[in-house]
Amino acid sequence: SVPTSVIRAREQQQQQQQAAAAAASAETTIAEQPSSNNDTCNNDVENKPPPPLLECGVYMAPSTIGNHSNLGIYTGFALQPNETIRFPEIAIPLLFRNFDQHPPNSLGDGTLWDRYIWGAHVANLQDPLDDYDRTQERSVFVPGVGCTVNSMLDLQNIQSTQGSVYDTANVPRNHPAAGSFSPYHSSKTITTREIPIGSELLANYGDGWIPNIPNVAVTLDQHLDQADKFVKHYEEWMAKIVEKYGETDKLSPEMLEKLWTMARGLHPSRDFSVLPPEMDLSRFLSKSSSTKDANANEEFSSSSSSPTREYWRSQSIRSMEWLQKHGKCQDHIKPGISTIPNAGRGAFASRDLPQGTIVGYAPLIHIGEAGTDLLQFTYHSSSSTNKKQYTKPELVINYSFRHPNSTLILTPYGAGVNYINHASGQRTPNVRVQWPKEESIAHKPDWLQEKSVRFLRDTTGKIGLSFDYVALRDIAKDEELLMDYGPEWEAAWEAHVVNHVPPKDALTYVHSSQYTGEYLKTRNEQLSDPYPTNLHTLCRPWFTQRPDGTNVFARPMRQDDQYVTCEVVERNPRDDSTTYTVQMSLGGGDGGGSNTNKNKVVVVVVQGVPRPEGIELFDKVFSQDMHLPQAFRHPISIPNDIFPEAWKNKL
Ligand SMILES: C[S@@+](CC[C@H](N)C(=O)[O-])C[C@H]1O[C@@H](n2cnc3c(N)ncnc32)[C@H](O)[C@@H]1O
Repeated sequence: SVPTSVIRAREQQQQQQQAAAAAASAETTIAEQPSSNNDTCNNDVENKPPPPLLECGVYMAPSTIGNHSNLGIYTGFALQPNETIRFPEIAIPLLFRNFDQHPPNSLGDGTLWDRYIWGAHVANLQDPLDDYDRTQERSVFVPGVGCTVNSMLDLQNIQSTQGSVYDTANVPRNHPAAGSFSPYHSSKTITTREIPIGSELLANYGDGWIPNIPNVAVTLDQHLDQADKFVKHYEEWMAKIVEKYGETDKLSPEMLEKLWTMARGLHPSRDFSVLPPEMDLSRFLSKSSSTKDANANEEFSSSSSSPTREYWRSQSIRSMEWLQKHGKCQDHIKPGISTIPNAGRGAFASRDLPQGTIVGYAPLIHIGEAGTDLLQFTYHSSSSTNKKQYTKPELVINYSFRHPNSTLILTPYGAGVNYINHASGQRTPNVRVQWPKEESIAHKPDWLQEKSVRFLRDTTGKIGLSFDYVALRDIAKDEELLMDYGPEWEAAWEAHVVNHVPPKDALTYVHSSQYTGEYLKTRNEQLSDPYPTNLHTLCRPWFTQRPDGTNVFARPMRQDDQYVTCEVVERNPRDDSTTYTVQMSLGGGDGGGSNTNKNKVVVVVVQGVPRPEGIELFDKVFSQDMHLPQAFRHPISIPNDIFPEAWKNKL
């Protein structure tokens, strides 16, 4: 529940927003009427007057921390600490690559993906590379804030991608839809401090990689401190000049600006790239000229203890007018269970969305030619035998776009858009994708007209294509948004439903999150009453010996995701808790901490009901629905009427 103070603050903001919207709307009508059709898109929405500006709580817009960062996420409301940003997001597991390792088989094509990937642990995916060696971490794709947010040290105001919830939206394992969508959702972004309206939302995901990016201000703490020292020296020097010559009109704001630019130029090294490009030095001016200058630059004052940090902080807040002009709304769409039976989750209108509204916006991660190889995953029977079982496309392909006559694959990362389900025929679509009309930091119209798939293959460092998702008619609040995935998708889906053969374990399978057994079973109990075949127990291999010679799990438990196979050999119920005796084999992985422990069987005693820490019931690797050989895979079709001829590189 939201405190009343927040509601009141929001009411005030709404009034501010409406006033700003009215102002910006007037501006839009005069200055930004969509120009004549300059792409191949042609639909009914095209020639209608622009829809009214709507309220918006989350914007995607160019980042304040520099062009290298591409886009950022901003709040359209002032936020209190510990609020959840609208709306929690989907998390799509990526099998094709381990975290931090771009697959070598693409020769660079698809490297763009490297920027939009998290380690699987952030979304709490219970899907390791194999049971025992978790030093190699899988990746996860979290579109929306999770993908867009930039990181900047102590300007952090949110924590994004906070775990996720597993559930398959009641689609049973024997249904043709099982495994065709991600079961991980509700990945939250939480505010860590009070955030003023218009602020860029910034995380802190460790900035060690920043010095490796060309042309980027290096924002590590040490560089900010160093820049502060420089600013302080400069101010002392200025103070001396003023002391010597007295307040004088000769020192004009323009001259101060030039002097500062010159001083900055004395330190061209990247270590000084965080020096503020402009500084308020108005206090060094005579009274008459300082008033003007102070008003012009009141948001940044160098009297703070860290002028450099204060400068960057002041840069991270934008006006509502700026956001409405340069931003694309990201909270017109909220997730929910689809109205289409067994289609998983869907996208719903969070407010009334008049015809022509851009209900969603998504930059597109492109793979030019290597997509079919790159997004293909081979399942092996076990890490020890490594026998190839089957190969199938990644789940993320179901969320990606393709044209039947092209190798190009485009994956959208806007908030909520990945939840939009398919409709055609009687259930008519109310949304379609089109190329944005204006050039922006993440959309280059010349890519549509002059560039080839080969160019896209070789352009691995930046996004240059985006989709606007446009309302084809008025959509009421809470209505499900649907788009036409195209005839290829529909034919593939229909064939899949007709030919589907349910998996053999469909009736015995229980995902660990749905397992209701109160206690963990002993080895003997399992002989007559086994767990479902997809479940097994794994233990943390960290323990200490007590004076009486028994082992107990070490506290605090190390959170390094190492596990070994283990079994409960004994369970003793007591009044207040239960004692488990667990036998683990340290030979299964690198557990136990030292090589001398390898292959040693250790008995650990642990207390706790019903699932004591240290021993956990896990799904076996690749047992979830999405890994079923028969799980549906097919990309969404890019409508032919917007697909450039030059990109058709395939018959
Ligand atoms: C882009 S995702 C849409 C979001 C998805 N429903 C989810 O829960 O994440 C595409 C997948 O949604 C499902 N889907 C979408 N439209 C559908 C429809 N009309 N009928 C059945 N399944 C549908 C299919 O599993 C498809 O592969």
